[in-house]
Amino acid sequence: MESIGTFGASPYTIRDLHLFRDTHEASVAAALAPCVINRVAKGEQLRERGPARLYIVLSGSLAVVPDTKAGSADTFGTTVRPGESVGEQSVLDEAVNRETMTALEDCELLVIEPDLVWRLIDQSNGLARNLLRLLSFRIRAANAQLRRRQKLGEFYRQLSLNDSLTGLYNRAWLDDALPRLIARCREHGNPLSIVMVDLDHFKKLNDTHGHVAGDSALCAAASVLRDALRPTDFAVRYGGEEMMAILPDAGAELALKIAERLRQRMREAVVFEGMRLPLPHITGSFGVATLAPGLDDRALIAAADCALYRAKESGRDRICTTD
Ligand SMILES: Nc1nc2c(ncn2[C@@H]2O[C@H](COP(=O)(O)OP(=O)(O)OP(=O)(O)O)[C@@H](O)[C@H]2O)c(=O)[nH]1
Repeated sequence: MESIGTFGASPYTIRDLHLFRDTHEASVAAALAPCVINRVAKGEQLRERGPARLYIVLSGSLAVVPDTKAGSADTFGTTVRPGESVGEQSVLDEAVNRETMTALEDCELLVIEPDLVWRLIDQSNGLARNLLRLLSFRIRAANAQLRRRQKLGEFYRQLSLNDSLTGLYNRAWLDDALPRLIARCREHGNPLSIVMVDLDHFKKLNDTHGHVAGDSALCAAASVLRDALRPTDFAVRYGGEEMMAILPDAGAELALKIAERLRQRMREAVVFEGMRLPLPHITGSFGVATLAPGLDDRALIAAADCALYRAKESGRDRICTTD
């Protein structure tokens, strides 16, 4: 960066500077006349030393990236073009300007020291109004960006908690949610049951009809769970062909009824491979466990798994409970 003269000796006029629109040109021009103009080569970074200063781009353009360490909402930054300014906020709150400013092409920058900015604000209502408008615009833009990021963050959070094939909740969701659901039921003295489901002879289905057909069968089983449960229940893909229904407020008797409903509907589900021929019907084996004193989420799952194992052992397409 090199100094190439002053504003007063340059061909630029007050009308070229957005911040000074509708101000008293002659007095502003006189005040800005001694201000230095710096030339910044393409790719060069501006480094602030000492108190923050106001820069106005006279020619070229500047990429401004906020301080990412400060948790700024806008890490992509903005491009500052001729007539536009940068650094006004740091001047106003007397903070060090931590933005990274890089010349996107050869630039000429007008540098205004903070003392002069304050003096001009005192003198000119027009400048104060323009500054307020600019800051208000920046706040709105930052808020809009923040909202976009929050939405995006929520979208990715949802994505990370759902199984991409079936759309059911995944294991990560379960690990987080089940302990909390258990705690809530305990707090209110309500029961909670889980039903573990494992599709029968699924390897054979895959081997005979292919993995695409296997995937369709998994989606059909997931739909059975989703459609048969109450809105307050949860359906989870626990692992490969293993799924789980979480039934808050359901005791052992009700859970058994729900498991029976799921078993029936699983048998009735029609699986299509790519909308062509229907595949053989699927069945599932079910293990039901109900929360008991001293059981945590892991122990509850282990109990349901144990019951499921017995359902498999005793012939599949059936339900076993923990007792
Ligand atoms: N198509 C498909 N297959 C999967 C997926 N995840 C797991 N599998 C398959 O599921 C099959 C599970 O096989 P096994 O654990 O032997 O169980 P099974 O054949 O269902 O036998 P039983 O459970 O004893 O009735 C394996 O062949 C896995 O490859 C998946 O996302 N898509």
